[in-house]
Amino acid sequence: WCSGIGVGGSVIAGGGGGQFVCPTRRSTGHRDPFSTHSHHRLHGECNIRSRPIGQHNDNRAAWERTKVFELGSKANGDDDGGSSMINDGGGDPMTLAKASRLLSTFWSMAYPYYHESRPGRRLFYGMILLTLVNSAVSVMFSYIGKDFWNALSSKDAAEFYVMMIKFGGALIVGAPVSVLYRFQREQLAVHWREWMTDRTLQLYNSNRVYYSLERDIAGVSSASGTTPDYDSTRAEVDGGSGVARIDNPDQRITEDVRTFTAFSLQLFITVVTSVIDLVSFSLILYSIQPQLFATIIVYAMFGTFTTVYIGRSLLPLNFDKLRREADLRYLLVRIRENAESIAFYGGEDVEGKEATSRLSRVVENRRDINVAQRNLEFFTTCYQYLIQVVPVAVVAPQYFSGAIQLGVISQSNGAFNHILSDLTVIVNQFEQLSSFSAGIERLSSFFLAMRDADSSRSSTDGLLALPKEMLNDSLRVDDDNGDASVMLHSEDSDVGGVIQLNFERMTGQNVLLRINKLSLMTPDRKRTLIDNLDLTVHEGENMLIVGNSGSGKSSLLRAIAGLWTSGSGKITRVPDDEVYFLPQRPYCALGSLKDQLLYPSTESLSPEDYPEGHRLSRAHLLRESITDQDLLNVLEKVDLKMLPYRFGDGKDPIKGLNAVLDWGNTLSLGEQQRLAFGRLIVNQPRLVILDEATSALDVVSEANMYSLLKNMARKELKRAGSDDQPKLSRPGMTFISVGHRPTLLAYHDVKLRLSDGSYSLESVEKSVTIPRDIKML
Ligand SMILES: Nc1ncnc2c1ncn2[C@@H]1O[C@H](COP(=O)(O)OP(=O)(O)OP(=O)(O)O)[C@@H](O)[C@H]1O
Repeated sequence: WCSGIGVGGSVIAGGGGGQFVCPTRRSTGHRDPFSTHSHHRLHGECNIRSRPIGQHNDNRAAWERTKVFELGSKANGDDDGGSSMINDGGGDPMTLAKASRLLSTFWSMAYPYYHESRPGRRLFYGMILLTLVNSAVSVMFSYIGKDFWNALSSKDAAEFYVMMIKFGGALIVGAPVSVLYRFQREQLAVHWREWMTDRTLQLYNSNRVYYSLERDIAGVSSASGTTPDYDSTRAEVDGGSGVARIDNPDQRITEDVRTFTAFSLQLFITVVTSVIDLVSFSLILYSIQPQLFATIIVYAMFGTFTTVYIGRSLLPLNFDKLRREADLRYLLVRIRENAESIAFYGGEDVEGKEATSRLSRVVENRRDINVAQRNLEFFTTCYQYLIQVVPVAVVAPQYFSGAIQLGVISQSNGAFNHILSDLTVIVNQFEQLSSFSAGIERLSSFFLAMRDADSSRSSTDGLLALPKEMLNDSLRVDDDNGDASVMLHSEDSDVGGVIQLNFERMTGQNVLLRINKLSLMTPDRKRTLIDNLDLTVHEGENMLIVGNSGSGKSSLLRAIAGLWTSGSGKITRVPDDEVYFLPQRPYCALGSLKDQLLYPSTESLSPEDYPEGHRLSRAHLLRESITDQDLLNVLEKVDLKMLPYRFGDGKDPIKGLNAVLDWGNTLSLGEQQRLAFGRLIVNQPRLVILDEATSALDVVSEANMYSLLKNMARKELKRAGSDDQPKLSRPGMTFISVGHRPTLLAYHDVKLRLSDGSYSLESVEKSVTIPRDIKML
């Protein structure tokens, strides 16, 4: 307590020598550069090892200002999953040019929040105010402490008790300020994280950026076992697709964003409080002990340079750390996702071997970090202990000669520590700063790659700027005539080898899809799959695409969907809300059986469901008119009538409809494919594109599903917010299928055959009919 009183606000923040409960540390558990194990994270308790006798509590205050909440300690040595601001980005030495590039990158990622979010600005201003008040409280305690010690050393009992009362009063004011200041800071950190994560998710989901990035991950990971990073200056770009390779986007969206916001805030506070402290305590120190200035400057410079020198090997090690951990985690996720296949193959030994080898890469890195840390700590620990005696030693002769009192020593010691901690932020936070710069690069490379992968954004757009169509809601919105034409890629991009995809309602033309001079290449541009294809699909004219395996059938569908863009030519089709793709692998979303049928529409979708500032990227249709009974009828049509009974209580099918299960691992492949046909009935598109969507069905079920498509009366869906009456229904949906089975021919009118880049288009003879005697084997 006695040492605490001498240093102002720190008595509130920490307590002396571990004797007090440490309110601020209980919830966070941070690295304490002043404890004897400064590089270890202290979890959930005020776990301060015994300090050198007389260690001034101002160190605690300094630590409070420079500590890294929830993350700083993760820069080194922690194993609990943590900060990804440690990863890659290269271990190049920090040059002035690099520092200014980092600063501008940091700004372009941090500024949009404060610019766009009003609550964010309010929280920020509140925090600044509380930071200033908190610093004032700190100075106030410094003066009270001085008088307290003076009263004690001069044995002035009356003055001593007056100071006790003053201290009590200051505590009543200072404690709430200190608590509220930290509370405000955490509130801002949470809000910023929420905003930035939501923005990142929007950018990730817009224009299927997640697909472009994922495709590249797959290629790279399988080839090398590791995942090269993207850097704006040395991008590893996928052979011509123009999209950079990004490892572990999931981790960047969760951990990197969290760390970025929390660390930025912490750094900002450190700088602000350091400047305030520097000014206020410099004045104090100058007024009482000017000669301590010289000592401070020499001491701080010595500490900074030595730490940078000894710790330089930590940078590249930290860059590697998280990637290695992510590689290990990624393998384990893959094993979980493919558990059944691996179990059938009996591949656990191979997977286990790979996991062990990835683990050993992690361990090797951690060992190197431990050694580098140990070397650094030899110095930092001595340095931190010395802080306790250096200022006292400088002024001790004056004290012994009687020129100054004990209170002056206490106050000058406090001021010395304040100023020193301000000047040596880099000493206390060396690893965190280096990690943070790596983290900025890691996050910005992700934003850059997302921007590159998004065809509607240009290279001059801000890193966090939403695509224009999200801002003005122009995409996929009808004009007055019910027609909309949106070009996904600009005209001139055609010259650079990009397929031009246009959306048109084409209501008057009886056309659903038109392909002109399409040449389609694989994303790596190494192979031309289709050359110079011209075709038109009219309403009611069903087309079957056939060809040898690998001839490019699915790839053509990908191009029609807009997923693959390498090549040239033009595809014009009805907009997304009139087309439904059934992929080869059925996808079961998280949620209830009902959600599976409604996918990708949701029961209710409102902007209130999203964080402030979120913009909906697509005009989702609300299926308000569909009742639970309608959905049960749909299940009956696709021969899944029993499903809601099986997964409910056995009596009430509605309960089964709302059952939430891991449907992908529960339903058989054939059941999932029939469920996908159920989605078609619910969504009622004009054009259906099926990629071997009946491959797991027997021929009878296949016949049932196709008959369903042919006979299904199409109702024009009522658009959300529109009072128009539904338009006239038209019999049947038009479908384009890819498949190998001869039985499929009977349901189609035209056959497109692909082979070695060329194609042929022919009508299916009328004589081809569905065999009457289809039986199951
Ligand atoms: N990301 C990719 N990068 C490079 N080549 C690819 C990529 N994806 C697929 N390919 C290649 O493109 C070719 C066409 O693939 P596609 O899936 O269109 O074949 P398909 O005709 O549908 O075959 P199947 O009948 O076996 O399903 C294949 O040779 C495949 O290896």
